[in-house]
Amino acid sequence: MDANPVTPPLLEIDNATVLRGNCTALDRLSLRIEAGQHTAILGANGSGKSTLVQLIARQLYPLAPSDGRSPVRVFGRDRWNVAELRGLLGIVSPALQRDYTTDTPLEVFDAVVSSFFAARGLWLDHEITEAMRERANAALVQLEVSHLIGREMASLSTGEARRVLIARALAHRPRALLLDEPCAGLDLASRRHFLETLRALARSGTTLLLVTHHVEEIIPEIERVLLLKNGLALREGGKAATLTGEALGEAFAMPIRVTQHGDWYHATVQ
Ligand SMILES: Nc1ncnc2c1ncn2[C@@H]1O[C@H](COP(=O)(O)OP(=O)(O)OP(=O)(O)O)[C@@H](O)[C@H]1O
Repeated sequence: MDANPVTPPLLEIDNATVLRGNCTALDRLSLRIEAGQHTAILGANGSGKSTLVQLIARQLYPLAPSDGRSPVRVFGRDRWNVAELRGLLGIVSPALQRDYTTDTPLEVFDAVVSSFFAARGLWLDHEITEAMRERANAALVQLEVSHLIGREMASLSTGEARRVLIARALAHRPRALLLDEPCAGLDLASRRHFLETLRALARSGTTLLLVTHHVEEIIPEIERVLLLKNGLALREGGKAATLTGEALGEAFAMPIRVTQHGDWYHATVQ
Protein backbone atom coordinates (compact mmCIF):
# COMPACT_ATOMS: atom_id res chain seq x y z
CA MET A 1 0.00 0.00 0.00
CA ASP A 2 1.17 3.55 -0.74
CA ALA A 3 2.32 5.03 2.58
CA ASN A 4 1.87 8.56 1.30
CA PRO A 5 -1.07 8.56 -1.07
CA VAL A 6 -1.74 11.75 -2.99
CA THR A 7 -5.40 12.82 -2.80
CA PRO A 8 -6.65 13.57 -6.31
CA PRO A 9 -8.26 16.96 -6.87
CA LEU A 10 -11.97 17.12 -6.18
CA LEU A 11 -12.50 18.60 -9.60
CA GLU A 12 -10.42 19.19 -12.71
CA ILE A 13 -11.98 20.83 -15.72
CA ASP A 14 -9.76 21.35 -18.70
CA ASN A 15 -10.97 23.61 -21.48
CA ALA A 16 -14.61 22.47 -21.35
CA THR A 17 -17.18 23.93 -23.74
CA VAL A 18 -20.88 23.21 -23.25
CA LEU A 19 -23.47 24.20 -25.84
CA ARG A 20 -27.13 24.60 -24.91
CA GLY A 21 -29.39 25.29 -27.88
CA ASN A 22 -27.63 28.02 -29.82
CA CYS A 23 -25.83 29.31 -26.75
CA THR A 24 -22.28 28.59 -25.55
CA ALA A 25 -23.19 28.17 -21.88
CA LEU A 26 -19.60 27.35 -20.85
CA ASP A 27 -16.76 28.58 -22.99
CA ARG A 28 -13.41 26.76 -22.74
CA LEU A 29 -13.65 26.69 -18.98
CA SER A 30 -10.70 25.39 -16.97
CA LEU A 31 -10.85 24.91 -13.24
CA ARG A 32 -9.08 22.89 -10.59
CA ILE A 33 -10.42 22.47 -7.06
CA GLU A 34 -8.34 20.53 -4.58
CA ALA A 35 -9.94 18.23 -2.03
CA GLY A 36 -10.65 20.30 1.07
CA GLN A 37 -10.65 23.61 -0.82
CA HIS A 38 -14.02 25.21 -0.07
CA THR A 39 -14.97 27.21 -3.15
CA ALA A 40 -17.73 29.61 -4.21
CA ILE A 41 -18.90 29.84 -7.80
CA LEU A 42 -20.36 33.29 -8.25
CA GLY A 43 -22.00 34.93 -11.23
CA ALA A 44 -24.96 36.84 -12.57
CA ASN A 45 -28.10 35.23 -14.03
CA GLY A 46 -27.22 33.33 -17.16
CA SER A 47 -23.45 33.30 -16.46
CA GLY A 48 -23.30 29.49 -16.62
CA LYS A 49 -23.48 28.41 -12.96
CA SER A 50 -26.25 25.82 -13.36
CA THR A 51 -24.60 24.52 -16.50
CA LEU A 52 -21.39 24.02 -14.53
CA VAL A 53 -23.32 22.18 -11.78
CA GLN A 54 -24.91 19.91 -14.39
CA LEU A 55 -21.55 19.32 -16.04
CA ILE A 56 -20.08 18.20 -12.71
CA ALA A 57 -23.21 16.12 -11.96
CA ARG A 58 -22.92 14.32 -15.33
CA GLN A 59 -26.27 15.70 -16.48
CA LEU A 60 -24.69 17.67 -19.31
CA TYR A 61 -21.66 16.79 -21.41
CA PRO A 62 -18.95 19.00 -22.88
CA LEU A 63 -17.97 19.05 -26.53
CA ALA A 64 -15.54 16.23 -27.21
CA PRO A 65 -11.98 17.59 -27.41
CA SER A 66 -9.82 16.67 -30.38
CA ASP A 67 -7.44 14.56 -28.27
CA GLY A 68 -10.34 12.38 -27.04
CA ARG A 69 -9.56 13.04 -23.33
CA SER A 70 -12.54 13.91 -21.19
CA PRO A 71 -12.28 17.56 -20.02
CA VAL A 72 -13.92 16.76 -16.65
CA ARG A 73 -12.43 14.66 -13.88
CA VAL A 74 -13.94 14.28 -10.44
CA PHE A 75 -11.67 12.84 -7.76
CA GLY A 76 -9.20 12.00 -10.52
CA ARG A 77 -11.61 9.94 -12.63
CA ASP A 78 -13.49 10.82 -15.79
CA ARG A 79 -15.85 7.82 -15.72
CA TRP A 80 -18.27 7.38 -12.90
CA ASN A 81 -21.32 5.40 -12.12
CA VAL A 82 -23.64 8.26 -11.11
CA ALA A 83 -24.80 6.51 -7.90
CA GLU A 84 -21.18 5.91 -6.85
CA LEU A 85 -20.31 9.54 -7.57
CA ARG A 86 -23.22 10.79 -5.42
CA GLY A 87 -21.74 8.90 -2.46
CA LEU A 88 -18.57 10.99 -2.73
CA LEU A 89 -20.00 14.24 -4.02
CA GLY A 90 -23.47 15.12 -2.72
CA ILE A 91 -25.39 17.56 -4.91
CA VAL A 92 -28.37 19.63 -3.78
CA SER A 93 -29.93 21.85 -6.42
CA PRO A 94 -33.24 23.64 -6.99
CA ALA A 95 -34.12 20.96 -9.58
CA LEU A 96 -33.61 18.21 -6.98
CA GLN A 97 -35.74 20.12 -4.47
CA ARG A 98 -38.53 20.48 -7.03
CA ASP A 99 -38.35 16.77 -7.72
CA TYR A 100 -38.57 15.87 -4.02
CA THR A 101 -41.34 18.24 -3.06
CA THR A 102 -43.74 17.61 -5.94
CA ASP A 103 -45.20 14.53 -7.61
CA THR A 104 -45.49 11.33 -5.60
CA PRO A 105 -45.81 11.82 -1.82
CA LEU A 106 -42.60 11.10 0.07
CA GLU A 107 -42.02 10.95 3.83
CA VAL A 108 -38.94 12.73 5.24
CA PHE A 109 -37.05 9.72 6.67
CA ASP A 110 -37.76 7.68 3.52
CA ALA A 111 -36.45 10.57 1.43
CA VAL A 112 -33.15 10.47 3.34
CA VAL A 113 -32.65 6.72 3.74
CA SER A 114 -33.60 5.96 0.12
CA SER A 115 -30.38 7.72 -0.91
CA PHE A 116 -28.57 4.46 -0.05
CA PHE A 117 -30.47 2.84 -2.94
CA ALA A 118 -29.99 5.84 -5.25
CA ALA A 119 -33.79 6.04 -5.33
CA ARG A 120 -36.33 8.77 -4.71
CA GLY A 121 -38.27 6.67 -2.18
CA LEU A 122 -38.37 3.19 -0.70
CA TRP A 123 -39.50 0.10 -2.56
CA LEU A 124 -40.29 -3.40 -1.33
CA ASP A 125 -36.90 -4.77 -2.41
CA HIS A 126 -34.98 -2.12 -0.44
CA GLU A 127 -33.59 -3.62 2.73
CA ILE A 128 -32.68 -0.92 5.22
CA THR A 129 -29.88 -1.99 7.52
CA GLU A 130 -29.41 -0.64 11.06
CA ALA A 131 -26.27 1.19 9.86
CA MET A 132 -28.28 2.98 7.15
CA ARG A 133 -30.94 3.93 9.68
CA GLU A 134 -28.32 5.31 12.05
CA ARG A 135 -26.59 7.33 9.36
CA ALA A 136 -29.86 8.75 8.06
CA ASN A 137 -30.90 9.71 11.59
CA ALA A 138 -27.49 11.23 12.37
CA ALA A 139 -27.63 13.35 9.20
CA LEU A 140 -31.14 14.57 10.07
CA VAL A 141 -29.90 15.51 13.57
CA GLN A 142 -26.84 17.26 12.11
CA LEU A 143 -29.10 19.39 9.89
CA GLU A 144 -31.49 20.00 12.82
CA VAL A 145 -34.50 18.48 11.08
CA SER A 146 -35.08 15.17 12.89
CA HIS A 147 -38.35 16.60 14.28
CA LEU A 148 -39.69 16.56 10.71
CA ILE A 149 -39.65 12.75 10.48
CA GLY A 150 -43.16 11.59 9.62
CA ARG A 151 -43.97 14.68 7.54
CA GLU A 152 -44.44 14.65 3.78
CA MET A 153 -41.68 16.40 1.85
CA ALA A 154 -44.30 18.42 -0.04
CA SER A 155 -45.59 19.87 3.25
CA LEU A 156 -42.21 21.35 4.31
CA SER A 157 -41.12 24.95 4.00
CA THR A 158 -38.39 25.74 1.44
CA GLY A 159 -35.71 25.88 4.14
CA GLU A 160 -36.87 22.69 5.86
CA ALA A 161 -36.94 20.73 2.60
CA ARG A 162 -33.48 21.97 1.72
CA ARG A 163 -32.07 20.86 5.06
CA VAL A 164 -33.64 17.42 4.61
CA LEU A 165 -32.09 17.11 1.13
CA ILE A 166 -28.69 18.08 2.47
CA ALA A 167 -29.16 15.43 5.17
CA ARG A 168 -29.96 12.98 2.37
CA ALA A 169 -26.67 13.87 0.66
CA LEU A 170 -24.75 13.75 3.95
CA ALA A 171 -26.04 10.32 4.96
CA HIS A 172 -23.37 8.92 2.62
CA ARG A 173 -20.67 10.91 4.40
CA PRO A 174 -19.53 12.38 1.08
CA ARG A 175 -16.14 14.03 0.76
CA ALA A 176 -17.75 17.08 -0.82
CA LEU A 177 -21.08 18.83 -1.17
CA LEU A 178 -22.09 20.89 -4.19
CA LEU A 179 -24.86 23.28 -3.18
CA ASP A 180 -26.59 25.22 -5.94
CA GLU A 181 -28.30 28.37 -4.62
CA PRO A 182 -28.83 26.84 -1.15
CA CYS A 183 -30.17 30.09 0.34
CA ALA A 184 -32.77 30.78 -2.36
CA GLY A 185 -36.18 31.38 -0.82
CA LEU A 186 -34.91 31.71 2.77
CA ASP A 187 -35.86 34.70 4.90
CA LEU A 188 -33.10 36.80 6.50
CA ALA A 189 -32.94 34.93 9.80
CA SER A 190 -33.25 31.48 8.19
CA ARG A 191 -30.49 32.38 5.79
CA ARG A 192 -28.13 33.39 8.58
CA HIS A 193 -28.96 30.27 10.57
CA PHE A 194 -28.51 28.13 7.46
CA LEU A 195 -25.15 29.73 6.70
CA GLU A 196 -24.02 28.85 10.24
CA THR A 197 -24.97 25.23 9.48
CA LEU A 198 -22.85 25.38 6.33
CA ARG A 199 -19.95 26.79 8.35
CA ALA A 200 -20.17 23.85 10.73
CA LEU A 201 -20.24 21.44 7.80
CA ALA A 202 -17.19 23.07 6.23
CA ARG A 203 -15.33 22.87 9.53
CA SER A 204 -16.30 19.21 9.96
CA GLY A 205 -14.26 18.28 6.89
CA THR A 206 -16.82 18.21 4.08
CA THR A 207 -15.53 20.27 1.18
CA LEU A 208 -18.15 22.81 0.10
CA LEU A 209 -18.74 24.00 -3.44
CA LEU A 210 -21.24 26.80 -3.12
CA VAL A 211 -22.98 28.20 -6.18
CA THR A 212 -24.55 31.58 -5.60
CA HIS A 213 -25.49 35.03 -6.95
CA HIS A 214 -24.82 36.61 -3.58
CA VAL A 215 -21.49 37.69 -2.15
CA GLU A 216 -23.10 37.78 1.32
CA GLU A 217 -23.50 33.98 1.24
CA ILE A 218 -19.78 33.31 0.91
CA ILE A 219 -19.06 32.00 4.39
CA PRO A 220 -15.69 32.79 5.97
CA GLU A 221 -14.55 29.16 5.57
CA ILE A 222 -14.67 29.59 1.78
CA GLU A 223 -11.38 31.07 0.69
CA ARG A 224 -11.55 30.66 -3.04
CA VAL A 225 -13.95 32.11 -5.61
CA LEU A 226 -14.61 31.47 -9.28
CA LEU A 227 -16.33 34.41 -10.96
CA LEU A 228 -18.26 33.40 -14.06
CA LYS A 229 -19.47 35.69 -16.81
CA ASN A 230 -21.08 34.61 -20.09
CA GLY A 231 -19.74 31.09 -19.63
CA LEU A 232 -16.17 32.30 -19.15
CA ALA A 233 -14.05 32.23 -16.02
CA LEU A 234 -13.76 35.96 -15.45
CA ARG A 235 -11.57 35.67 -12.38
CA GLU A 236 -10.51 32.93 -10.03
CA GLY A 237 -8.56 32.99 -6.82
CA GLY A 238 -8.61 34.17 -3.21
CA LYS A 239 -11.38 36.45 -1.93
CA ALA A 240 -9.15 39.50 -1.77
CA ALA A 241 -8.49 39.24 -5.50
CA THR A 242 -11.97 38.20 -6.67
CA LEU A 243 -14.41 40.00 -4.38
CA THR A 244 -13.39 43.48 -5.46
CA GLY A 245 -15.71 46.20 -6.71
CA GLU A 246 -13.93 46.12 -10.02
CA ALA A 247 -14.24 42.34 -10.56
CA LEU A 248 -17.84 42.15 -9.34
CA GLY A 249 -18.74 45.26 -11.34
CA GLU A 250 -17.53 43.46 -14.44
CA ALA A 251 -19.27 40.20 -13.52
CA PHE A 252 -22.63 41.88 -12.86
CA ALA A 253 -22.20 44.72 -15.40
CA MET A 254 -22.95 47.36 -12.75
CA PRO A 255 -20.89 49.62 -10.52
CA ILE A 256 -20.54 47.68 -7.29
CA ARG A 257 -19.08 48.61 -3.94
CA VAL A 258 -17.73 45.86 -1.73
CA THR A 259 -17.39 46.18 2.02
CA GLN A 260 -15.89 43.71 4.41
CA HIS A 261 -17.20 43.05 7.92
CA GLY A 262 -14.82 40.69 9.67
CA ASP A 263 -14.62 37.63 7.43
CA TRP A 264 -17.86 38.43 5.57
CA TYR A 265 -18.21 40.41 2.36
CA HIS A 266 -21.13 42.59 1.27
CA ALA A 267 -21.82 44.02 -2.17
CA THR A 268 -24.05 46.96 -2.97
CA VAL A 269 -24.94 48.55 -6.27
CA GLN A 270 -23.54 52.07 -6.35
N1 LIG B 1 -32.04 24.46 -22.19
C1 LIG B 1 -31.41 25.52 -22.69
N2 LIG B 1 -31.47 25.84 -23.99
C2 LIG B 1 -30.81 26.90 -24.49
N3 LIG B 1 -30.05 27.73 -23.75
C3 LIG B 1 -29.96 27.46 -22.44
C4 LIG B 1 -30.63 26.35 -21.83
N4 LIG B 1 -30.34 26.36 -20.50
C5 LIG B 1 -29.52 27.42 -20.30
N5 LIG B 1 -29.31 28.07 -21.44
C6 LIG B 1 -28.48 29.27 -21.62
O1 LIG B 1 -27.18 28.98 -21.13
C7 LIG B 1 -26.64 30.11 -20.46
C8 LIG B 1 -26.20 29.71 -19.05
O2 LIG B 1 -27.36 29.35 -18.32
P1 LIG B 1 -27.27 28.82 -16.82
O3 LIG B 1 -28.64 28.33 -16.48
O4 LIG B 1 -26.15 27.87 -16.70
O5 LIG B 1 -26.92 30.17 -16.04
P2 LIG B 1 -26.96 30.47 -14.48
O6 LIG B 1 -25.71 31.22 -14.16
O7 LIG B 1 -27.22 29.22 -13.73
O8 LIG B 1 -28.22 31.42 -14.40
P3 LIG B 1 -29.24 31.69 -13.16
O9 LIG B 1 -28.43 32.40 -12.12
O10 LIG B 1 -30.27 32.60 -13.78
O11 LIG B 1 -29.80 30.38 -12.72
C9 LIG B 1 -27.72 31.20 -20.48
O12 LIG B 1 -27.43 32.08 -21.53
C10 LIG B 1 -29.00 30.43 -20.77
O13 LIG B 1 -29.92 31.21 -21.49
